[in-house]
Amino acid sequence: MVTTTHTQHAQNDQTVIHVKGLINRFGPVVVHDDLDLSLKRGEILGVVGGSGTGKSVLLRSIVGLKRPNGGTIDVLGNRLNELNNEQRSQIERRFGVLFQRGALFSSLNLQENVALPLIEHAKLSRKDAEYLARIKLSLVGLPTKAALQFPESLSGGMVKRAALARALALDPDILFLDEPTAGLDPIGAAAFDQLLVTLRDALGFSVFLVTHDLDTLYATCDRVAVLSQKRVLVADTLENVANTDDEWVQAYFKGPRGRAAQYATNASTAGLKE
Ligand SMILES: Nc1ncnc2c1ncn2[C@@H]1O[C@H](COP(=O)(O)OP(=O)(O)OP(=O)(O)O)[C@@H](O)[C@H]1O
Repeated sequence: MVTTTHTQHAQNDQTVIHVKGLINRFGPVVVHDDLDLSLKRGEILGVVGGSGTGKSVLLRSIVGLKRPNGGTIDVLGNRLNELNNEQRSQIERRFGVLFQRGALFSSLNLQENVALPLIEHAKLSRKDAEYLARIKLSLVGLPTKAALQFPESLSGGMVKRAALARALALDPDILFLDEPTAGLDPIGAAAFDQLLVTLRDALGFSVFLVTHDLDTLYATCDRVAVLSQKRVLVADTLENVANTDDEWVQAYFKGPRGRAAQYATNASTAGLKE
């Protein structure tokens, strides 16, 4: 049985992920070299960086899909590389993961898609799992009738919501999102951002969010980590990160799109928007 509090690797109650000295390689290609990063309980951490800087590989290392070449990853007080398979799968059950192309099963309707992890991991009967699945689907704002619809008949925004419902099926402690608003129109993306913050506030999970979407960063993130040169260049509040003296950071945050996203946030905060 995995204990998730007070093991020798617990950093403190406020840290749910602690990555230290991470090394990842693919053959001769070094992706991460001595990378450190923490995720605090209840926060939404945005992970940004240029294309190919290793954001997805970092996510995959933490959720157990890529074995690191070095360093340590402590999750919920457990050092991942010291766990046996049973302990590891117990920890992984406390994750909800929404991949960029983490499509739903096209042959299953939405309620069957969301019920699947409840049947597989929580060992619920199909009837109970589908009942709970319908609750999860309404939690993410989908209408009741959507439960019996198939993914191909839905808009991109509805599919993302359903995928989020599936990621939330087992009431995760940590939600991992890889480009959740990619492919959504700006209104759909903004609605998804709002939903994420509302659910985090209500349910209290922590979020590891890989994104390129500046609007999402401004709308949702408590802190932002910038990946650059194989490690985390800076992890701090948006304001502090945006003022970091780095070429990529300046181009990203102070370019036209960054300024527009910041303006929209300021306007929203000042009550100038609805
Ligand atoms: N399975 C793999 N085999 C070989 N190389 C890989 C593999 N997965 C990732 N890489 C390499 O690792 C590097 C980091 O990839 P990753 O997908 O994490 O980047 P990213 O920061 O998420 O990029 P993007 O923003 O474009 O999605 C890239 O050079 C990529 O080619």
